[in-house]
Parts: sequence; structure tokens; C-alpha cells
Amino acid sequence: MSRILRIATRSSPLAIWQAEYVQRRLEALHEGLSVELVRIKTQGDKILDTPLAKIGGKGLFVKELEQAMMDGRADIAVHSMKDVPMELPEGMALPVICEREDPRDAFVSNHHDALSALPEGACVGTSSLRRQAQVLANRPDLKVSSLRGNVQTRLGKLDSGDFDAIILAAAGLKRLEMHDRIRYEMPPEESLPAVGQGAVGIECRAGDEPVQALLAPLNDPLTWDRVSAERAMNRRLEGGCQVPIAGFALLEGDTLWLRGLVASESGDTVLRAEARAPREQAAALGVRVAESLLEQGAERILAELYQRS
Ligand SMILES: NCc1[nH]cc(CCC(=O)O)c1CC(=O)O
Repeated sequence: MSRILRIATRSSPLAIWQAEYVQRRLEALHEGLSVELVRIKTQGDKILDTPLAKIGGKGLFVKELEQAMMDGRADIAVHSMKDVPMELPEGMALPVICEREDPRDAFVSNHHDALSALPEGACVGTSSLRRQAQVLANRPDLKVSSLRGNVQTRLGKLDSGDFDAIILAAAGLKRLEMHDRIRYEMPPEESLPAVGQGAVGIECRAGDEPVQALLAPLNDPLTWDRVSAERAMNRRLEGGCQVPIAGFALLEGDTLWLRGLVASESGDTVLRAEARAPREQAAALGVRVAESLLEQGAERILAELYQRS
């Protein structure tokens, strides 16, 4: 029996890599299944001159892909979990998260070995408020400027001398075989990663059981539990991916260890919380860490940000 499954994907090289990874795995698992890519431009890809936080709105990189599934132009969508809002639209499901790549941020520079080694007043490129806040908390003397575009575009801007260093997800660089651009992987103590960073998720129509059965073997239960804890924290904070929130869970045996952070854009205020719980209690753990951040004043920081956007 031959069947066709269509994957909605963005058309950046990293998005294509992720979609082709899912395509390869599904075709290897299911004899006779043919998997095709449907390339789609999203809002996040079209508006390149504005920092993400200023465009506002959640799901800038996923909405058009969801629309394609609702219209029947595609059956599944492959996303970076970092870009997926905490609440899915009615009728959509996210049944699978694949094994996580390196979740850390990568320090990329042509002339400097580390954030701590940058000369005073040096310029760091990133459009992530989360990265900006942590850079400035470590090095208040540095200048942070906006850097948008796909991974290749961002590296091009570094090479042409616009910045002394930039920060990118290590996962993207590794997937695109650009490991050699990474000066070092920033430890979570220096740059706590974004919720879901490094993990690829697969979305489909909620009632589509035949498709969910095809996808099920791609789920990685360890990644699933870690990302579930991170996303439960973000959901309780009502945070999207465009706010200075970090959340990073590790498994120590069957115990989840979740660290969370909420910061002001300037890096002047950095709130941190962490907790441990059994794997089965990922969601409760996320809520606990979020509430600890809220008690410390996260609400005020986030409210100020949302007001402006
Ligand atoms: N917001 C863009 C985005 N979404 C996912 C990744 C990286 C790959 C990943 O986290 O899996 C990136 C680029 C970056 O942060 O450097």
C-alpha cells in the first residue's frame, strides 16, 4: 500500500533540515510511505527588519503552517519547540517531540574566545530579549544590538564586522554542520536556554489518528518530559518565546531538575528559581518554578513588557 504524507515547513535551511529529518525517519519506519515537503512563508520569515519582541503576537513562525493543516494542504508540521506557543489552536495536537539536540546557546565570534574576554563596550548581536538580558547581567558594559534573519544571514552579519560576537542556538549550528563556528557552548549558569530550545516537535490535526499512529515512534519520552516541565512553567508565566524568560530541565535518573529565569531587558533584574520532582510530575514542577518566580516579582517585569508591545 502506498501513502503520501505532507509536511508543512518554513523554508529556512534549518527548518528544511528539521523537516527532512522527520521525512527520513518516517520513510525508514514505514514501508511504502512517501513523505513530501510543503514550503510555506510565515510572518516571522517575512518581517526581517523588526526585533521579534516588537512585532508582537505569539506563534509568528507557526500560524501559517497550522492554517495549511486546517485547509488540508498538509498533514503535519515540523517546528522548533522554541517557536511553538503554549496553547495550540482548537483542533490541533502536538503528539510528538523528537530527541533533543544540544539545548545550549552558542557564543560565536571571529576574534574573541568568550563573553568574559570581550573588550569593554564590545557589541553583541542578538534579537532575543532572553539572551540580551543574560549578556547584560554578566557584562553591563557591553552593547547589544538587534540581529534577525536565518542562521546564515546572522553569520554573514558577524563576518562583515557588524558585531564583535553573536549568540545563536547551538542546535541550529550543529544541524547545519557549522559546529566549527561555535567558540563555546554557554553553560546554563551563564545563559539559561529558552523553553524547548534544541527540540523538534510535530503538530497535526487533533482527530487524525492514522497520522498520529505513524508519528508515535518518533517521540522521545525523555525529551518529552523535560520540555513538558519547561512549557508548564512558561504557561503559568503566560510567556511566549519573545520575552526574557528562560527554562531548562535536565533528567537525573527519574528526577527532573528544572531551572527558570525571568529578567528585565536591561539585565538589571534577574530572577531565578529551581526545583526537582519525579518525572511523572513535570507539569506540577513547571508550575512550582513559575510560582516561585512570580513571588519574587516576575509579574511586574512581564506586565511592563506586555504593556509596551
Ligand atoms: N527563534 C528562531 C529559532 N528557533 C529555533 C532556533 C534554533 C534551533 C532550536 O532551538 O531548535 C532558532 C534560531 C536561534 O535561536 O538561533
